[in-house]
Amino acid sequence: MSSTGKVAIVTGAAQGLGKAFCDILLKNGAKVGLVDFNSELGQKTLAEFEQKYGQNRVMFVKCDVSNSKQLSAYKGIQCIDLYKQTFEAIKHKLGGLDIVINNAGVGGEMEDTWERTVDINVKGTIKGTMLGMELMRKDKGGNGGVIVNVASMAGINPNPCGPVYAATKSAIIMYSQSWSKNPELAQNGVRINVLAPAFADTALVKAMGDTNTMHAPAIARVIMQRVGIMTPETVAEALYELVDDQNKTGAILKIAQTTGKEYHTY
Ligand SMILES: NC(=O)C1=CN([C@@H]2O[C@H](COP(=O)(O)OP(=O)(O)OC[C@H]3O[C@@H](n4cnc5c(N)ncnc54)[C@H](O)[C@@H]3O)[C@@H](O)[C@H]2O)C=CC1
Ligand SMILES: CCC(=O)/C=C/C=C\C[C@@H](O)/C=C/C=C/C=C\[C@@H](O)CCCC(=O)O
Repeated sequence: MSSTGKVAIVTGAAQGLGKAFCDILLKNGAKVGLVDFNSELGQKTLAEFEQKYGQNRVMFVKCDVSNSKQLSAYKGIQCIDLYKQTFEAIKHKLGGLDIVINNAGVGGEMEDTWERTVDINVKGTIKGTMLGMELMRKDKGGNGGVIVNVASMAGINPNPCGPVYAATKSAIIMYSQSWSKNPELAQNGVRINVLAPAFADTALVKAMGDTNTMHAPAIARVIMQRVGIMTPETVAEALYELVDDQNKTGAILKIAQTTGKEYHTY
């Protein structure tokens, strides 16, 4: 099925899996709002997509999903919610909101980085889900839609290289599953699914030899050899299945190079 005329938001869209998710959504006719805190890379990716798909179907907004409340000097010092403003601006400019992909995520396990991992992966995804529900629920003036939260196989299987990372991804899975069991969400036309990929060829994985990012990278390399490394495009096809299949809510789709796609059940 096509997503022609639908409007999507993808966080962490400047590179890697997020960029591939934007591409498959654009290829299938959607308009896409790219969100990323890396402004330079975000603008570069935006220019690529404008060239490929035209200027009116894509926009970029700089936003750090872990830092929604920021002080603004506009009209006196006040706290503004930049994350909320970002989603609202995209809905306004692209003419609606139907698809939210909460993808922004990082690794970082050390004393000075683990809290950032929790803030971005957990708080960023929860807040993105809340905003998606707020703007898409029929009882709040929306037209319904779908949220896909990007977890990881590391949120299902124990991950000796990244206990904090694994905990954040488990949190994403159970947060999303819990919402999917609330009939209120379906009654208001919103589906919520989880994508749980194994390794894909992105900057996150390339940085894995860095012991500032993870524990025991040698173990990760052994697991990686066993499960293989996917292209971002392969992962994007799985993502699109969760977006496109109107019957899918509460689904957890695992995908790995060696084992392919499999729906996980508890
Ligand atoms: N690459 C892999 O093997 C796998 C990745 N994942 C998950 O997929 C998601 C994307 O990962 P990759 O594309 O591999 O990573 P990546 O590092 O290539 O890209 C992540 C993007 O998110 C952006 N980002 C990071 N923190 C942000 C923040 N606070 N606010 C806004 N943007 C932010 C970065 O600027 C970057 O553009 C992450 O949630 C990751 O945990 C899950 C399973 C496997
Ligand atoms: C600190 C960050 C971190 O721990 C690793 C990040 C690297 C890649 C992204 C991550 O989301 C990928 C995880 C892939 C896991 C794949 C499979 C395992 O869960 C299988 C475990 C069972 C086995 O030992 O084969």
